[in-house]
Amino acid sequence: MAEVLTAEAVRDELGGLAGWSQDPAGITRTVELASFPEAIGLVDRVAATAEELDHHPDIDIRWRTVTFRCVTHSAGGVTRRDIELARRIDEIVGGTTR
Ligand SMILES: C[C@H](O)[C@H](O)[C@H]1CNC2=NC(N)=NC(=O)C2=N1
Repeated sequence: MAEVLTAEAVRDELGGLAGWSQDPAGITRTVELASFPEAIGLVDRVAATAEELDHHPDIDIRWRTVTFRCVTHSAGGVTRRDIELARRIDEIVGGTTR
């Protein structure tokens, strides 16, 4: 589970994860909400899921724009846990973007 995926394997997974991009630091998705409180609400829902999965995204909040980065810190790269977390974030984001 903690095995680091190759860039190619991540790219294949990203084919099914529209909106995500890959760089050496992980996979990232940026979403813009309608307001700052909505951005915080999204982060709060993602936080609950991260606790459930015991796997946590790096999160950057700038007014109503939120960037999630998924990388397994202990493994030093992207693992299946990050792909799963990204899918869950997509479910939560759903239609909440601006
Ligand atoms: C003990 C616990 O499982 C670890 O500290 C987890 C918590 N959440 C984590 N999240 C992420 N993204 N990477 C980790 O290595 C990590 N480690």
